[in-house]
Amino acid sequence: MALMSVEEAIGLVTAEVSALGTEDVPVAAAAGRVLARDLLARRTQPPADMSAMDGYAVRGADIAETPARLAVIGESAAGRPFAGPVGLGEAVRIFTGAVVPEGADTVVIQENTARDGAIVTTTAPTATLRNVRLKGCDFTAGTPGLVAGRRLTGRDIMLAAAMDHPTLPVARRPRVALMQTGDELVLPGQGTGKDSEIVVSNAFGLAALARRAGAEVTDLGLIGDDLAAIRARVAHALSGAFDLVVSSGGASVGDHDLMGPALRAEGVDLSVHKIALRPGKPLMFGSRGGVRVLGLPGNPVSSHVCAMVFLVPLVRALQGDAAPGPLAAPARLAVDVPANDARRDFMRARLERHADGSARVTPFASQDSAMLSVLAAADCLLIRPPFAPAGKAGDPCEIIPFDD
Ligand SMILES: Nc1nc2c(c(=O)[nH]1)N[C@H]1C(S)=C(S)[C@@H](COP(=O)(O)OP(=O)(O)OC[C@H]3O[C@@H](n4cnc5c(N)ncnc54)[C@H](O)[C@@H]3O)O[C@H]1N2
Ligand code: MOO
Repeated sequence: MALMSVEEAIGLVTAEVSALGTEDVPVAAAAGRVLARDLLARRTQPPADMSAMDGYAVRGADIAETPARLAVIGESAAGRPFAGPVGLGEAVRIFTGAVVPEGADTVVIQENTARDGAIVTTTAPTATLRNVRLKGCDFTAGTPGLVAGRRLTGRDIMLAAAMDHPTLPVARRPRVALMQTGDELVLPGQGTGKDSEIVVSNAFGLAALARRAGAEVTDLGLIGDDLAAIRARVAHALSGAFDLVVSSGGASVGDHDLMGPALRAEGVDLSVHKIALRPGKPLMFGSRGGVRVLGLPGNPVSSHVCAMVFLVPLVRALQGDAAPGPLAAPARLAVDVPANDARRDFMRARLERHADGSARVTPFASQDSAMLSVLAAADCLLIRPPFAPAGKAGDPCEIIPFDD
């Protein structure tokens, strides 16, 4: 079987994928969710010309000369505006966030004034319009503040709230089911101490990645290498309660690699690929009805790297995310690296800040696809493209940072 490129495989997995549906959530709960519709401002901000400082609201022309003596005729505080206009030779005591009264166009900060009873005298010049936030300088009613497909940050929901949205329309969370196969697998703390046992790890990482990408995750547990048992669990996973079924293990070509046969037997239109990627060559992808199925390799590091490359973008695409990733970032090599072969390499690596400010990346000496101690110690994946020539320390490169 010819190797499929990583780009082609990502295209295959995310092709014709769109958001599953929309729900309204309180703005306070919307960070991390994907915005389903463009969000228009429901008000103008600031709603009027507002003072940016504590001081005196004046007519700029009145204070062209310093000192200028003005009669203080009232006060404008945040939430308690001054009712009347400011006339020639007059000033209004004003505080930060207060409406600038009609007639005034400038705020003199109190540090640049001297107050004597009802008279205020300027002690330094202030340019006209200084210290005033003009009406609508942030946003105006009816203009789009946030665009559909955006994964909302804490900063975005601040803007949404200020635009007067108590709830936000977001993509519903994809419901993801996880399955792990292998006769050797036992849950943490539940082994009998036999050397042939392996304590499961994959689903913990897959669940963490999928949840961070916005999914609602259900772990359907361990399944032995038994076709009937795998088929029964697959049938349950495909029964309509989930949008995406993710398996780990049994994806390769061994006699006990039964996930593919079980998925096919349950009517999944499945394609099995060898991807030009390391770690994690075997990958299965298919669907039955509206339910998608992603079969990841069993080796723990491979399952995690493949999840970063395929599962996370798929979960994001299922929410209409305009940038489903995976998103690479620029860095520089901290050490020399050898030429690469045909498989795109995602090397477990560590980042350090170089004296010149650039991020310098060092791959770990061991890149075994079963070594979780190395995966946990890494803080990024160094991407080595297919057939990349040998690289020298200082050469530009690309990484995918771990953001969890
Ligand atoms: N003749 C060939 N053999 C293999 C090939 C190949 O192309 N030809 N590919 C290798 C590659 S690459 C990988 S990756 C593995 C993937 O195989 P499977 O997806 O079938 O995975 P398993 O055989 O079930 O398990 C592999 C390994 O990982 C451990 N494992 C499995 N599930 C879990 C889990 N949930 N938590 C922790 N560890 C798990 C399992 O015990 C095995 O040690 O195939 C190669 N072979
Ligand atoms: O997919 Mo494998 O990770 O090269 O062991």
